[in-house]
Amino acid sequence: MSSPRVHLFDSTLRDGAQTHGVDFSAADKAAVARSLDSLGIDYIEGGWPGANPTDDTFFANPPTLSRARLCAFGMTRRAGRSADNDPGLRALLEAQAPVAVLVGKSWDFQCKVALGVEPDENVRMIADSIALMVREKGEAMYDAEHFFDGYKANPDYAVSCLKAALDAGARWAVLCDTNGGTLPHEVEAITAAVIAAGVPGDQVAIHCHNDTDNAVANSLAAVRAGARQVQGTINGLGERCGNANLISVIPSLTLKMGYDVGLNPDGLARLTEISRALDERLNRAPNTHAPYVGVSAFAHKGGLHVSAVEKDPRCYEHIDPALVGNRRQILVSDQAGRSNVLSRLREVGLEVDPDEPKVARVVDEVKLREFKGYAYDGAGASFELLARRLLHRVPEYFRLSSFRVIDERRWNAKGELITLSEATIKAVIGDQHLMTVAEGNGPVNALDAALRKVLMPVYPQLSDLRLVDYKVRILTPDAATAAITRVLIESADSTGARWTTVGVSSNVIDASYNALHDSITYKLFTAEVPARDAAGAVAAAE
Ligand SMILES: CC(=O)SCCNC(=O)CCNC(=O)[C@H](O)C(C)(C)COP(=O)(O)OP(=O)(O)OC[C@H]1O[C@@H](n2cnc3c(N)ncnc32)[C@H](O)[C@@H]1OP(=O)(O)O
Ligand SMILES: CC(=O)C(=O)O
Repeated sequence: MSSPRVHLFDSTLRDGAQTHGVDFSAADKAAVARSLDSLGIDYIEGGWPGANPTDDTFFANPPTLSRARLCAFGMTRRAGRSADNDPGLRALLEAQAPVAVLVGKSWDFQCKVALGVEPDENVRMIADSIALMVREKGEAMYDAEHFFDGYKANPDYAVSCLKAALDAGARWAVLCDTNGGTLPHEVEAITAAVIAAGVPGDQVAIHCHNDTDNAVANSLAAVRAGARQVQGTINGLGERCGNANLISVIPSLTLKMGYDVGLNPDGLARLTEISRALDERLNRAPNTHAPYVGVSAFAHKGGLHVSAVEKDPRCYEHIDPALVGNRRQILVSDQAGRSNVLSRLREVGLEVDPDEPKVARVVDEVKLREFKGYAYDGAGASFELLARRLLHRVPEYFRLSSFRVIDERRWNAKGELITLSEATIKAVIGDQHLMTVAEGNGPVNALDAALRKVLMPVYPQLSDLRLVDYKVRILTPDAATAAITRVLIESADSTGARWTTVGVSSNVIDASYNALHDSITYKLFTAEVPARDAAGAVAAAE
């Protein structure tokens, strides 16, 4: 028997554009629409033609979609006008989109307060506007705004709005939890009651907002009650707290509830990629704890968990991460046991006999250092260097004799107040003692510049090393300026590799140096560069 079909409606480009801090260009909209189409989404709501120049530009020349139906959003006609003479509806008719989505009131209180019209006139506004869109475009849906609040206040009126839209030819009646305050058991009961009142389930859609953190649960509850279209956005973008996150809705509907959502064969396995690509486009840091697709969604930290996951991942994973394009990660920290360490070492290609006594030393050393302030679950490169040093060896590419950093705040020749830093480094490479000085716009920048200046002639492999992120955390805030400081540095190079290192000290520059030292060592070690002397020859010890 084939699985029941639930249609997917994506509103990333319409309700998602109402997200605080999100601003799509017309080109962004076209690119996002294409990627949603490649996933196999049924409907893509592109925006509101007539509302702003971006949406007008988008709908004047929309991308060609292979499968999805492009929807243009608008509102029912204004009171006192005919649908044919309504400028808002005219803009929708002119938009290059085969489907119109019209928002209209379904709560009598909103008719009186927000629109200032009698409830009966609102029903006529819905019917006239939908009829026009069906006649001119072929397909229309009615977004029943505030449906659940309206149903609680006056169920007959709320249902009469849905029926007016369907009688006028709407393909879907969309039950909107506009204020996002409805809970899953209420959504399920009200959706079931609507269907029992004669609205066919295969014409009922659900549109939930996340104001009680239940938008996904509410969407699933409506499907349980018989709704056959789910609306949402990628990563839960949307007005206020956002909309139902389709990235969570889709695998829950397919993998847990057995519905067919019509995705292309590789669609499910592309969810992680699609989610992260949208964040990248919007310049937002991905939510590492996002269900299904977050970096931490299948990251195991507790020693008991890792020990069992090594035996069978089902012990602590609700699905195989690969099904949604994600992957498992084993973290090492003070919550770790031998299993975490062995697994992480295997991941970096270091096969160690499980009975090797040095493994226990690695576990103990990690726990001791984490007690002092290190954090290895976010600094995989520093962990790898630590473990390799304890188990085997890592070349000493250079030795620091000393560094000195001075800051100067002064007025420059243009009369501007500037602060410059200057770092002096004395290092030993092979048996040569070298010294260099470099300036930077801050002490760590100057230190980094001086280190590269002294090392690059001997290790040209460092030329593409970039520091891409720098985080400082004060670990003992009570000690004020004498606090312990943890620095995390994320580095990258031209191969696309990224790695994170950690340094800890009571002095922020010293902590930064430690993290920088690990970053440089990791880069040279993973590039299999041998330690050299200052003349560039491979050092004798190597
Ligand atoms: C629940 C939702 O998310 S609905 C989508 C919300 N999204 C947006 O509002 C984003 C795009 N919106 C816009 O660019 C603008 O609001 C526009 C262009 C649509 C309208 O702008 P304006 O004409 O300046 O009106 P404004 O936004 O101030 O007020 C909305 C008007 O629409 C009326 N209105 C609201 N809903 C409806 C409806 N369903 N049917 C008819 N009229 C409606 C309001 O009563 C109000 O009328 P008033 O000005 O006579 O009081
Ligand atoms: C239409 C819509 O976005 C809402 O009612 O929430």
